Amino acid sequence: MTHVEPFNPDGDPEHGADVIPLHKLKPPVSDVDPMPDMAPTEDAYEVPVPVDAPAPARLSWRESVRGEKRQPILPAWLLSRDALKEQVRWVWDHYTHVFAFHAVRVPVYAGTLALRSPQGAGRLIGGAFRWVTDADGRPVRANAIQRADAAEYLKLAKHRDGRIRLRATILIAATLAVSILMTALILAGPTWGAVLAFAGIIGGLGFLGAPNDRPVVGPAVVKPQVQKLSSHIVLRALGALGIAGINQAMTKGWGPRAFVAPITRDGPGWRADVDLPYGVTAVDIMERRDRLASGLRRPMGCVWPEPVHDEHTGRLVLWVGDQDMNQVTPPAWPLARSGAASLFKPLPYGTDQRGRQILVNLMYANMLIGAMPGMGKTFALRILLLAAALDVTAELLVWELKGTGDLSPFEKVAADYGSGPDDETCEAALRSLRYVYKDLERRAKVIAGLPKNVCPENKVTPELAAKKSLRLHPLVLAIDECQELFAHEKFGKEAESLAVAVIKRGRALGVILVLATQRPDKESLPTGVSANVGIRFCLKVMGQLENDMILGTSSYKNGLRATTFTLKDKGIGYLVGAAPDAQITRTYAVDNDAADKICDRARAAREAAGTLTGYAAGQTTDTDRGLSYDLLADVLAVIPPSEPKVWNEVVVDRLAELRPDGYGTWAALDVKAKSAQLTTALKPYGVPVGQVWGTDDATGKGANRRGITRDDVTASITKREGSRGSD
Ligand SMILES: Nc1ncnc2c1ncn2[C@@H]1O[C@H](COP(=O)(O)OP(=O)(O)OP(=O)(O)O)[C@@H](O)[C@H]1O
Repeated sequence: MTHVEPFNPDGDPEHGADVIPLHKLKPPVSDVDPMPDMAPTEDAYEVPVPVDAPAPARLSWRESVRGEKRQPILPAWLLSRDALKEQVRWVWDHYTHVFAFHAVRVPVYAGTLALRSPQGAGRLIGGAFRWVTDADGRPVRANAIQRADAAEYLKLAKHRDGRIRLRATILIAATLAVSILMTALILAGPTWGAVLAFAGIIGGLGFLGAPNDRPVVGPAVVKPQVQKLSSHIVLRALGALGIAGINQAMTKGWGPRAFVAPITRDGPGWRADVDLPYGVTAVDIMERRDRLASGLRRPMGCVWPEPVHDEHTGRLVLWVGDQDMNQVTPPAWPLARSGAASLFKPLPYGTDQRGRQILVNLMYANMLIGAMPGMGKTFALRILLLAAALDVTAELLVWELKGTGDLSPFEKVAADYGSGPDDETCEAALRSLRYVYKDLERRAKVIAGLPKNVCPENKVTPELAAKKSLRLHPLVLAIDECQELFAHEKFGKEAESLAVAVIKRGRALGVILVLATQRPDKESLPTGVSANVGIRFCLKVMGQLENDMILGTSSYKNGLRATTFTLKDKGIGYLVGAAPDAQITRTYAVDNDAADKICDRARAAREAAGTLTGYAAGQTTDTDRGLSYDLLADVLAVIPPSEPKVWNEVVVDRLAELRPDGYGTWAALDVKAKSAQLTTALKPYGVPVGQVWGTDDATGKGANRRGITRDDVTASITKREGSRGSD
């Protein structure tokens, strides 16, 4: 129950309305004194005037209850599907491990028990003898003899005789029963029954014979010595941070009032909600994460202090994990095996330290990923591109300027692709940027020309993106190791100005720029880019400068320090801009082999949707993109496999919808001219045009008209590819 108390900064029990003598206040300042004669005398300031509102009268039950915050009914891990899956998976993994551990040791256990069974038999016989002879009563009887208390001794001896008789009878009967049972089992029962009974007896005797300090069965798991998080430990750690505000508050008895909720289990760790002393902020604690970890006696990767965004800045949530974040097995990417994505919806990107899923919404944003080499930058980029690939409407332009082929799976789906640090690849990447910039202008014109009721916010919406004829589909340009392009002596300047323009204007137009770099300095990452990008992901970096280049100015000062990650923290970084607060995120890890399979799936989906274009569709993209088209590939793209024969005029209309600036003029011709235009255009490729049966959409009537078959187009492409290969 939370009690609402009057504001009382010093914790003074007598507190009510505080009084400040006004002589301690300055007289009111005014440039022009309207009544100089009426100015208050010195004495007038001596009159104490209350400056604090009087303490409110006792709050009614309703008033005090309304201020209370409700705790979630279900624990956080039950509310998140991923966290729940993680818990179930952990239980399954744990018990299968325990089972397998003991199963492979069964022969060892059996041998040990057999060896220890004679000793067990000895212990059993000795124990039975002591029980029958009432050995426990011996000291009492000896005491009676010592005291020469004949009456007492006789009483005890009589009692013992009766007890021995009864116990001996029970023992003989039990021994007889077991012997008869065993004999019957051996003579008349099934062999397995006898073997089982024999094994049971040997096993039982073996257990009895085991020394106390060496049990037969060892533990399958060793419990890590995770200390329960208590208020004492938290206060001890906070007090060791060297923050004057905390130390002063502690001397005034702040400690017991520091916790706003009980310390609880939250996912695979403990959570403490703390109200820091006045003037101390959660960021002050985050800045000293290393010292906090020392105070808590836990590895750094377990200690995660965070602010609470809808609370005051002194509210701290301290989450202390059982395991270092980099030791936890990362969950599989939810789209790895099945499913499609939409860039208009948040994409699964990774998990936070508590195992909760982290989503990234790329639409209307741009993203910058940075890290020192080998920390997981390419993995972080690959996940986003895989999600984009699974959105069949998205056009992908992928450049990997390191030359290792880390993004090679995207060759199958990207409209433009290149790998290498050489001048040619950099120039080709620049051409891609030019194309995006040009398309930006076209998109802006299309949007400006749309009626207000269709496009009220002057930005691309899912509905507009779905209209093929508008060509406002999501356009994703990704450049890995972008420093190679921006620092290029010949292409760098142009690339910079284009990238800045794309970042500034592309958001609303469905254009997304994703950049990754391992050298975040002024030359390699233009300030115009780093200052304007919306989403930032920073894995381990070496210094404050790189940290702030990626995460934004003053991030280091505000406690976002990617320098504190260790070299083992691969794939773990600060994600800024994807949610109101910065999030510690470990990206889902999908390697190149797995990405290859996902891209196969994405390609099949794109083929079915007719959106496989450019590089992936085998079109030549040597010339400036968007200025030349591959007619054969475009024709194939507009004829689905379900339609083996199509009239020429229908193909032309569809081509114009696919690329209005390329084939728009054809569509403006009359029906006869349209058909003749396509026949002429297809002639060089050897695609035969003949009479084909089709149905007129307008009248619903069937007719024979000039047209082509899909198989002929496919055969021409195959022939062309074959001759290219033999060149
Ligand atoms: N989310 C992750 N979880 C676990 N391991 C990861 C994760 N991301 C990356 N790694 C590991 O880190 C290694 C390096 O990743 P990656 O190739 O993405 O680094 P990079 O920063 O791009 O390196 P370079 O700068 O050399 O290209 C990978 O081989 C992988 O084993």
